[in-house]
This record gives sequence, structure tokens and C-alpha cells, in this order.
Amino acid sequence: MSITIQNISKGFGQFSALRDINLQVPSGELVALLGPSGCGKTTLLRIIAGLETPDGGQVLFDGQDTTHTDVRERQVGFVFQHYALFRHMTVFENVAFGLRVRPKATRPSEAEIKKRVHDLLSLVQLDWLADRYPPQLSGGQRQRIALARALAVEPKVLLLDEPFGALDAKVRKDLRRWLRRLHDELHVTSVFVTHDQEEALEVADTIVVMNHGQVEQVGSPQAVYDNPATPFVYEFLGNVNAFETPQGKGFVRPYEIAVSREPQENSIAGALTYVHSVGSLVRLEIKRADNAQYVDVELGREQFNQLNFQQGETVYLKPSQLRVF
Ligand SMILES: Nc1ncnc2c1ncn2[C@@H]1O[C@H](COP(=O)(O)OP(=O)(O)OP(=O)(O)O)[C@@H](O)[C@H]1O
Repeated sequence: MSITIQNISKGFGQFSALRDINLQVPSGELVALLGPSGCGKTTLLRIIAGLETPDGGQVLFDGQDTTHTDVRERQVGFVFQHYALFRHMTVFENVAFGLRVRPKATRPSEAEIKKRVHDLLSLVQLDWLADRYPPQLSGGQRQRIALARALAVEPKVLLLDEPFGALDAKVRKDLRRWLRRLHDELHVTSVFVTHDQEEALEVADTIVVMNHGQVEQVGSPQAVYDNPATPFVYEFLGNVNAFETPQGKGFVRPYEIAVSREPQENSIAGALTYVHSVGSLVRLEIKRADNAQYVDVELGREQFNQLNFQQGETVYLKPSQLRVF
């Protein structure tokens, strides 16, 4: 099911949380709403869910205006960061819950419920935990069960709000890969909220970068990373250095800067103040001689080893490309 957001705005008292948001989520896509804390991601997700009413604008599901459709009729599944499972129900009963509370006319038979729940538990690879209770699960397992529970009612749209936010880095990484694979299998139109750029870049088909209640840019991970539309997107997605130029502020990623021992035409002199050398990349911190600002540079380890720079020595920088805004 596709989702169309048209001119959505929402205020809380005097505060404008969303301003004229327009967005198209094609059927079957996995879209990330990415932005800093307070930019309006959750509010937009809640409006798509029907948990919040916008002040203006429409939400269309497959072209149908659902702005005023009740949340129960929207056929959306949710997974929230702290969306607690029912503690006193087994994993099996948690996943079965949404099916059991259906009106009799649409409720599946007991045998069908059993099959559906076991299929879903296999899908999230936790069938062996069916008889456990939530407090006996790890955080990552709980979130996978929460996802199975959301999927049980066969939602047309899946909405995830920082689903892995409370987990440690390693588990987050595993789960985001796993979510990507699951989505490739199921193709449920999904929107997930994150403030973690790496998570968005790794998982999403499309990233919606938000700031102060507005959409800054929409595009594939590669497009928003390689061609940021605004300085905000440049700074929010990955490391970046800013240089003053006569034409305006120029931005350059740390790996787009050449470093040498000899001055080049238009190069900038600086002192190598710090070398961070872990993994395949070596990060250099260079303090410019002219304005004392720090510049981050990344080199491949092999290149670094060949050049053999020493902390404290004078080096010369030259951005290979600058995007000026
Ligand atoms: N019910 C409410 N009443 C008043 N202000 C609210 C309400 N809900 C959200 N806001 C405000 O609206 C803004 C957007 O909130 P929202 O939760 O959508 O941000 P977010 O981008 O999801 O942030 P985070 O990443 O911190 O969850 C915030 O400044 C928040 O304080």
C-alpha cells in the first residue's frame, strides 16, 4: 500500500511541530525518517498511524483519504522502542493477541491462529521461545517478538519508532540487517523513525531527512550522502569539513581531501595534531595554520603507511571537491 502525505502541518500550542510536509512512500518500500531530536519524526509517524490528527493536510493510503479514518481501521502495525509486550502472556500469546481480539466474524480459527503464530515466530527466528515470558528474553529478542506481534494482523503498513533505540550497538547492528532481510521477504510498506544516520543509510530504500518540522531532502541513501541538498543534510549525514570561500560556505568530506608534505597550488598549511589509526581507515586531525580551525581527513591505511606522516609535522591540504552553498 502506498502512502501519500499532502501538506501536513501540526502545531502544539504556539509551537509548530510539522510545517507543510509532502511525501510519497511507494508501495513496498522501506523508508527512514531521519533527523535530530525534536524535528517532528514521531509526530509525523503518529499522524500516519492515526494516533494524532494533523491541523491541516491529508494522509492517503493507496490514494484514499484516510486522514479521518480511525486508527483501528487503518491496518497499520506498530513497533515502538518501549512498546512493552504483555509480561504475563507467553511469547506465543503475545503474538496471537491481535488475532484473538478480532470480532468473531473475522477471527481465525484456533488452528489457524496456531499456524500463523508459529509461522511468524519462525520468520523472526524465535520459534523456540514460544512458551517463554517476556522478562525471560533479551532486549533484541523482545523487539523481534514485538515485530512478529505487529505483523500478525497482516498490516498494510508497518510503522517503527526507534525500534532498536534502547539496544546496545552490536545487537542494533544485527537487528537492522535482520530487519532489512525481513523486509526484502515481506515487502510491507514500512516507515521507521531513527536519529541514527548509520542505521538509516544501511537499512532504508529511501531516506527522508527532517529538520525543524520540515523535510530537507528525500532520496536514496547514496543520493542524500553524496549529494546533500542543504548544509544541514551535509552536516547531519556523516563527517564534513566546512571551508569559507569567496562564493560562500564550502563543504567537503574527510576522504575528499588530499594531504601532502610539499605545498601544492592553493593548498592550505596545517599541523598534524592527531592520528587516529584503528581499522582500515586512518583519521588525521589537522589544525590550519591560517585560522586555527581543525580539519578532519581520512586516508586508507596503505596510503597512510606509505606517506608515513608523523604527529606534529606540517602538512598541506587540498580539497579535491568543494560543494558551495
Ligand atoms: N503532545 C505534545 N505536546 C506538546 N509538544 C509536543 C507534543 N508532542 C511533541 N511535541 C513537540 O513537538 C516536537 C516534535 O516532537 P517529535 O516527538 O515528533 O520529535 P522527534 O523528531 O520524534 O524527536 P525524538 O527523536 O527526540 O523522539 C518536539 O519539540 C516536541 O517537544
